[in-house]
Amino acid sequence: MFIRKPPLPRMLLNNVSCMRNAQLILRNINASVHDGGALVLTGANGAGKSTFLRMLACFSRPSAGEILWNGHDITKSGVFEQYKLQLNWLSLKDAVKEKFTVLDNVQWFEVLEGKSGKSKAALELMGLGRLINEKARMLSMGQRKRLQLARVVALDRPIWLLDEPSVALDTEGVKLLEHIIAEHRKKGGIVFVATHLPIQIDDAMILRLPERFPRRKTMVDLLD
Ligand SMILES: Nc1ncnc2c1ncn2[C@@H]1O[C@H](COP(=O)(O)OP(=O)(O)OP(=O)(O)O)[C@@H](O)[C@H]1O
Repeated sequence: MFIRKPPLPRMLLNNVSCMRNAQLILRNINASVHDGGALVLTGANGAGKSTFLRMLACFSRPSAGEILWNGHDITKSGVFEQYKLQLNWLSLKDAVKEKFTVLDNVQWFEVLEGKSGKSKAALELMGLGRLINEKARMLSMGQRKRLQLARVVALDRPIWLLDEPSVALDTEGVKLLEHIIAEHRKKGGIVFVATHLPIQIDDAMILRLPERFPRRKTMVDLLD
């Protein structure tokens, strides 16, 4: 009988550990994500959620284990360059240029990528259509986050790495975020999200990172 081999996961983390400043932050992480998949990282402050995403973004290297993309180690030359082109990175540092208009702030990323034509629609989708010609310094925190998300949509790369994407968003903003994630996954895109806040992502794998510095018991705990 012919038995078909299961497809390789697009992303595979194989016993990955990560050190920062001589401290072990992540230990023996295993995860696999196929096209259309989502992995949500949760855990206490300092548990290593951003470190996990930074490693996927190749800003830090695993100290042990390997991260495979299409079966290839992402840190290897030749793979690294290809893999980086798959990524869309959203972090708390928003890289918004205050003197540029809202539209320029998205188009500028498109130009760097050699793309064009999706910025306006992405900003409209994120509810910023009215503000495209305003200077970005006029934006509120939540509007800046929407601008960042518009960049992610406009660039349309396959693997999204989202660090606290819902911080500062209102209820409608969170709904939009959930919508763009769902649409991205329908097209086969992959999403990694680090978050403290509740977010609705259907069939997402949840990885709760253990607390690194369990807090001491306080009077409140003892009274419970
Ligand atoms: N630039 C850095 N250099 C060295 N160590 C760092 C650096 N940034 C963070 N760390 C260490 O890595 C640990 C994990 O930090 P990380 O930012 O990944 O946690 P997190 O789970 O994202 O936290 P939070 O919920 O507060 O955002 C922290 O406890 C800190 O000690």
